[in-house]
Amino acid sequence: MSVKSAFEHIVNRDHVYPFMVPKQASNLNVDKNILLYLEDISVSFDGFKAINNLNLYINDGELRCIIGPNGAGKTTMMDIITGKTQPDSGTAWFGQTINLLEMDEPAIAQAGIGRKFQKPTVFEELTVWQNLELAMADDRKVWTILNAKLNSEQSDMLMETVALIGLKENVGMPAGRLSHGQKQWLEIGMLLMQKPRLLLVDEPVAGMTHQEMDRTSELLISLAGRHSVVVVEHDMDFVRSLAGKERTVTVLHQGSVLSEGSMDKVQNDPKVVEVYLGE
Ligand SMILES: Nc1ncnc2c1ncn2[C@@H]1O[C@H](COP(=O)(O)OP(=O)(O)OP(=O)(O)O)[C@@H](O)[C@H]1O
Repeated sequence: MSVKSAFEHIVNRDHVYPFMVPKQASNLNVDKNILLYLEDISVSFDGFKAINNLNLYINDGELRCIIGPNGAGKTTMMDIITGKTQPDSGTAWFGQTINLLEMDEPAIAQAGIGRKFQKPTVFEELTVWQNLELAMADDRKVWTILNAKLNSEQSDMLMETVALIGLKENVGMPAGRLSHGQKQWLEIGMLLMQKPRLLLVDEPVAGMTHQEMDRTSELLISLAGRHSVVVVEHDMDFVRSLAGKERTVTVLHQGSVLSEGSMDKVQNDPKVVEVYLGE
């Protein structure tokens, strides 16, 4: 019953689940240490420029925070990176060899770009372990996956991930019984099972307790290095804790980069104060 309803849940998704995408080595090339290049990207909706000559570069292994007022174009930017929206002009490259604008959503996910939407979308009736098992699967045989035995490499990876996301004590618990924060971590864990090179994370701490926010900040920081992580977030305390003194924060406004640099730098940028932080 639980597997059946999970299956129904899966086939009604409005976005690509990593496990629906066959795993394949991509020809990613990051010799120049830049993982994502967005250059001169523009897109209009009914004549309104949601993204306006946007240039953004994400280094390999970097953790980048993106902030900006409502309507600044943050979601649209993520949609372009993941192939959900095609820009009117500009270029988007994943490393130096993968042209994202020539690929559809499944191909982009397969190339190593994982996206975490704001609302957790774990399979509530399946356990934490089963959710992670499903996410690891490399084809659509959902029924087979849940009945199959993992090899030792797979179960090591699963154990490692469960520890990383802080859910070791909850492996046998149906995901529906986890707290909101725990569900968010589980979903991050599910994305990690596909070993993405770039993780796009949309407002991960909305609705979390302070303690959960601190834990989420630790988790995302721990992912940097092995993965590049782009976090879109409105909560300034959280962004401060993620960015620290060293990391780069990008401020979007009216579809372009308004300011970029350390949190201290962007916070004290008069343009930013005027359009955003000063609100
Ligand atoms: N499919 C669409 N059709 C028409 N307008 C759109 C579409 N998608 C986005 N927009 C508009 O483009 C602008 C940028 O929206 P976007 O959702 O990217 O901003 P955002 O920075 O993510 O905002 P928020 O912080 O509120 O989520 C907004 O004015 C929005 O109304």
